[in-house]
Amino acid sequence: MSKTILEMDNVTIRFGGLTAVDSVDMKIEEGTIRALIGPNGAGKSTIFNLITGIYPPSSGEIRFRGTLINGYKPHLITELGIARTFQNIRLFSEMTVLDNVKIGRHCRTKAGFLGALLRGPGVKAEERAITEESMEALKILELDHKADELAKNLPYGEQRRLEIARAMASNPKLILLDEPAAGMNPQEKQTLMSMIRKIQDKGLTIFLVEHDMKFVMNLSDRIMVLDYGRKIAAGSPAEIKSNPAVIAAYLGKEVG
Ligand SMILES: Nc1ncnc2c1ncn2[C@@H]1O[C@H](COP(=O)(O)OP(=O)(O)OP(=O)(O)O)[C@@H](O)[C@H]1O
Repeated sequence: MSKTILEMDNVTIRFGGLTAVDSVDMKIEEGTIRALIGPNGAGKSTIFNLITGIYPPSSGEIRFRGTLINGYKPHLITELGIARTFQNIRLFSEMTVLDNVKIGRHCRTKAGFLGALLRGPGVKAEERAITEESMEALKILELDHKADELAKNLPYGEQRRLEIARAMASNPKLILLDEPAAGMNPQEKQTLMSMIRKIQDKGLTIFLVEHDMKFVMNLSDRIMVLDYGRKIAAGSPAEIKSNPAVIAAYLGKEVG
């Protein structure tokens, strides 16, 4: 039987008078690819912010592998095994590709980020392990041959992949990707899709927000649709494509 990795139960968040996420229920099964779609302002990024501890929900429960994580601080949630990328690129452009990934890895080490900067004597063995694991993450995203280049010198599509490698380096069980294909050309999207499948093959669960319907329909096992903070549909790509509420939310535009 499939195991639930992430569960939202009746989750609501209000910002003043605005209910950005309204009574949302969701279950994601381990090892699957789930997409979250919806028009602009539907509450998609807010759901990611709730799961990663940026905001506590106003009400409802969020469980990760059975643990109630409501109100946990973001670094604790990372330690539990949830990593994310952001809509806009957040790389250290003057640092190397490898160092950008190592920063993602340090959040799980005893020495931590400060220790890594100070490079105390006890840090060396840990540092070596971090380099190896970071190179593994780069390999999955096919960026290992660019480890020593400065991040700013990578083409756009590779910079976005580097962000995923950095998220992978914290050794997550669940990875949240916020518009991973945004700004990519069709070839870059195709490459990204095969890499996300490779990440899934490693046993990870993927939850992504994406506006590119073709990308979402091709990649996802299941899709949840939000509109004005409410879940209006959930199902397989085929079910979502033909769902009247979804078509209406997209103002009659063809979905997929
Ligand atoms: N910190 C905040 N304070 C006040 N309102 C917020 C805050 N964060 C989000 N909102 C509001 O909540 C609603 C949902 O925003 P959110 O960014 O989650 O939408 P989205 O579906 O990710 O949109 P997009 O596709 O444009 O990124 C919007 O009306 C937004 O203005």
